[in-house]
Amino acid sequence: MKALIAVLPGDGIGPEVVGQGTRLLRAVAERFGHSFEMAEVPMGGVAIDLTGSPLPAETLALCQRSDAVLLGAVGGPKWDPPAKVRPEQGLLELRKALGLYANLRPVAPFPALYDASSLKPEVLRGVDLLVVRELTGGIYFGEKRRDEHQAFDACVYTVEEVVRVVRAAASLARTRRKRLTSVDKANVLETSRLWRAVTERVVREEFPDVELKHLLVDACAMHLIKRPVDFDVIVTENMFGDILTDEAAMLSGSIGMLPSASLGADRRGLYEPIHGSAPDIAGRGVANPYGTLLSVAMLLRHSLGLEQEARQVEAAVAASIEAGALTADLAPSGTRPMGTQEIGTAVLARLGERH
Ligand SMILES: NC(=O)C1=CN([C@@H]2O[C@H](COP(=O)(O)OP(=O)(O)OC[C@H]3O[C@@H](n4cnc5c(N)ncnc54)[C@H](O)[C@@H]3O)[C@@H](O)[C@H]2O)C=CC1
Ligand SMILES: CC(C)CC(=O)C(=O)O
Ligand SMILES: [Mg+2]
Repeated sequence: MKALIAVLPGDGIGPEVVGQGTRLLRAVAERFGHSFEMAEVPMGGVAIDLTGSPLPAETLALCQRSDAVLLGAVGGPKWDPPAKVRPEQGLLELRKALGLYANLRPVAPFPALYDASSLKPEVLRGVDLLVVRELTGGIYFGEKRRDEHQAFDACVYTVEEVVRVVRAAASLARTRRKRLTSVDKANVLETSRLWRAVTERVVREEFPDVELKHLLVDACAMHLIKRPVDFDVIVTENMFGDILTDEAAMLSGSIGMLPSASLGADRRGLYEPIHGSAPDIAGRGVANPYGTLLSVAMLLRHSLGLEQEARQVEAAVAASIEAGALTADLAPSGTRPMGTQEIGTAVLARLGERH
């Protein structure tokens, strides 16, 4: 098949991990007979430096006419406050402009990495959960104000915004173990009370075969560590999903492991690891690229409809991890950690093998 893929490396370790992602996409195209055109454009801090805007018009236009977007990460100390324009704002605008309201973040720890997690193997065994994070509403997108005395961030959700993400999450639960946990703070927040009521109604009326439970976000943070195997699909609002998935990443041993797919009404999606630009390790070639490589698998599956190729990528990643191809964030002490590029090579070597 032919596809146009917009590539937005961004800042910090973004270019390092995305470099392995595009290498993998080229290998998939070659081995499985596809034609992927990849167009790289500036986004985030590098785009501010080049154009004054974190999301230049040409970058957005390319994303809008692409079949999929692959992104690294944006941000870094160079653009931290008091800078007026922030790289992260460009990412929020991109998600909004593309209508990507459902952010899928799967967490399925690899057995070979149980030792890299601080949790016990018996807690991790069998964990396979999916967080569906609402991505274009809530406090990140509400009105913001600040003067010398106070600051204000509004959290707003409409019924329609809740309905569409709950439908997406419940539909996904249907393809899995049919268990949905909705996470909110309905004991305190009005937006959460709306969220809970709408979720109840949508699931009861449209997904009677899906079992729905509600959890308060603080308790959910605890249960994710105590009994992660009990979760199937979690649906939650923007900020709660952002925070809970950084926590859940530690089940897999490192934040560098988790991929994500941001989806909307059509097939075009944005794919990125869940981590940030990691300025503390940027430029050293040591960043873990697995979250990006697994995001490539999600891109192949959700935007290009290439399920077999997606599985091949996931199998190649699993085989590499099994063989001990690990970066410094995961490698056991006393073993030599591999660099970002070496991991990419290890995965390519296993692509297309019978697994
Ligand atoms: N989607 C995006 O573009 C995101 C951007 N950010 C931005 O990134 C910048 C740094 O944010 P932090 O809070 O430090 O979060 P971060 O996720 O960049 O880093 C947190 C810690 O995890 C480590 N880490 C992250 N990714 C890794 C990888 N692939 N391999 C090995 N170690 C990895 C880092 O070295 C650091 O110690 C900030 O400007 C923030 O706004 C943060 C989260 C998401
Ligand atoms: C700009 C931020 C909301 C990025 C982030 O932390 C995320 O999407 O995980
Ligand atoms: Mg985050």
